[in-house]
Amino acid sequence: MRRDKGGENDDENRKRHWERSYVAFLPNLFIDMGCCIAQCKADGVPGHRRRLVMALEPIARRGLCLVLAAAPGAGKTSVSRALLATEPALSLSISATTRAPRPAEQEGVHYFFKTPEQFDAMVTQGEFLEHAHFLGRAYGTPRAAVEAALAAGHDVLFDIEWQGHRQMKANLPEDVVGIFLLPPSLPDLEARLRGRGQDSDVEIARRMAAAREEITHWDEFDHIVVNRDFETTVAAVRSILHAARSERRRQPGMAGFIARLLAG
Ligand SMILES: Nc1ncnc2c1ncn2[C@@H]1O[C@H](COP(=O)(O)OP(=O)(O)OP(=O)(O)O)[C@@H](O)[C@H]1O
Ligand SMILES: Nc1nc2c(ncn2[C@@H]2O[C@H](COP(=O)(O)O)[C@@H](O)[C@H]2O)c(=O)[nH]1
Repeated sequence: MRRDKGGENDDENRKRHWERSYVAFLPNLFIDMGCCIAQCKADGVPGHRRRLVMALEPIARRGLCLVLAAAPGAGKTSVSRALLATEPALSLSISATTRAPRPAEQEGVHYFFKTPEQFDAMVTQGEFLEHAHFLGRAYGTPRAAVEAALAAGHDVLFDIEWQGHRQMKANLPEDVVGIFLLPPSLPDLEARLRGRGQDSDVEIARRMAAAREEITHWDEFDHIVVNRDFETTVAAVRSILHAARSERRRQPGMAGFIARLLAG
């Protein structure tokens, strides 16, 4: 079951979000650039060295939301972990859920575990960027950490299902890059769920049914990757991230860099 946010507020939310983000990082960018150049001049740094400092100056960019969705068991968690291990500028959004912790899952590391009452209170207080029900449990993305990361130019990775991706795209259309992972086949998917050894037969049957439903939403995503060979999949996801980072619209500091570049 899906619980949507008020649709008519989406435009206003988006506008406010962008305004807040830019207002937050633009002054810092100009202060940093100004201090750097002024310090070079004050120190009598020769022109060519000053230009080197300017070239090394990071170019301001806005962070992006890399959403990794898939049928349960297709490999979101494993691929996310592998990507995070090699991408220091990428952080994982920690969701809240009413699901019980699995063995070895830790509060605040894998999820924020909530009672249904606590979760509903967070919904009422507008604390979620998106939230949805999956197999009878509630899942949601806390808003504050994501907004702060994006404004600071950091990328955030989301391991969420299709309803969450759809809401994220509605709320942050400029920021979301959606990837859908597919298993090579349904028997492979079931074998992966069983091989993981974390779910009962009943839970596996429920996840296989949910998988069929999830897969019907494949065409809502920007990128589709079939997770056959694990390393190839991680490489494909990494390439998508790197390409998205270099998109012109995500680099608002590029105009300043070009101006400095052409100024010699
Ligand atoms: N390319 C692959 N080849 C073989 N096994 C894989 C591959 N990718 C992931 N797996 C394995 O499949 C199992 C399920 O993967 P994972 O837990 O990452 O899926 P998930 O999409 O996060 O599932 P869920 O949504 O149910 O939490 C794990 O045991 C994982 O090691
Ligand atoms: N819409 C959201 N979906 C989420 C979120 N966090 C996780 N999920 C998805 O739920 C299912 C089940 O997860 P599991 O940990 O119980 O296996 C899976 O598809 C996750 O991607 C969220 O914040 N929002």
